[in-house]
Amino acid sequence: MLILFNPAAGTRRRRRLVRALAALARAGLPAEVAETRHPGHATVLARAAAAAGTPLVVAAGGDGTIAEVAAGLAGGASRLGILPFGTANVLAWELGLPLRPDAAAVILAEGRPRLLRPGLARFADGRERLFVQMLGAGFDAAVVQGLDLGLKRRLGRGAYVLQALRELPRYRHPRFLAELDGEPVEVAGAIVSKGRLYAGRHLLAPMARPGAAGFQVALFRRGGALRAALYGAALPLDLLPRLPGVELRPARRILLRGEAVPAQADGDPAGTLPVTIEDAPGPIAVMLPATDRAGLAIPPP
Ligand SMILES: Nc1ncnc2c1ncn2[C@@H]1O[C@H](COP(=O)(O)OP(=O)(O)OP(=O)(O)O)[C@@H](O)[C@H]1O
Repeated sequence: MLILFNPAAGTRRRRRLVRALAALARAGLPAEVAETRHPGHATVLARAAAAAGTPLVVAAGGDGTIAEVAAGLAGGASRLGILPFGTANVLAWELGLPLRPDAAAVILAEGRPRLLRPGLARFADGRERLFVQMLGAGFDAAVVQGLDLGLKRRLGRGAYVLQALRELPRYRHPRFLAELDGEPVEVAGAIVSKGRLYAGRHLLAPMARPGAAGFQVALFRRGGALRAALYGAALPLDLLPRLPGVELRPARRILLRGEAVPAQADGDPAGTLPVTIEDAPGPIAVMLPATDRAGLAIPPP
């Protein structure tokens, strides 16, 4: 087993790593640890580990780290493990993974592989980016892009709230086009989601399933600071999907296009529109608790 540890993710991550390693040692599972040195490094390390036949490659970090490791494992036989040491850890909540490091380590030792279906975003400049939970365009991406990493490290999820308040008066809420399987809709924001949850464990897309093909797309038909504030207040109450002006639609292929509209993928900055989103070419086997609550398929033997 190789653990790819992102030293820039989440808070108290080194303490969490020590606890996870101790739990793995107790379970009799030897683990090698490699630290990521820069964004994208986890993909390079994971690809090399998969090529060398490492059976389990573990992302120790948040959703961004998991996505990078998954990108490196795509198409290979290695399984993905998760030690959720990030800030929001949306995928861990989605999949019912424990956040306690020792409990998460036990899943690596005793869990079962299940098939996760990531999304793949293709940008106009040729960049491709795999994502495991969601890709957002509009106000939420402006918040992610403006976030100071030091602040995120100190305040954790509170940093997103603070940054949203800063962004409210200055973001211009440009409208853009979301084409869902060829059908255009004008929106002020869109979140293309693989899972039900958003920004931690808050409900965004109740019909989404991370093991299924396709996406649920949350469309924000109207923009403006007041409306963005209302959506932000509704999110922790799990009321966002029910608010007027918020529509949820299923789609397999999504094109988002507009002028200077920011994008974020799995909570990390992802440039600007246009972007085309489809399922990644193949599923990835991820280690989950033996009693999987997310309903993911079992990989073929
Ligand atoms: N050594 C490094 N220095 C700076 N950034 C790094 C380093 N290694 C990886 N990264 C980048 O850090 C980004 C943030 O990590 P990640 O998303 O895992 O943590 P997080 O944002 O704290 O958690 P979450 O996404 O769950 O809120 C990753 O997208 C990755 O590209």
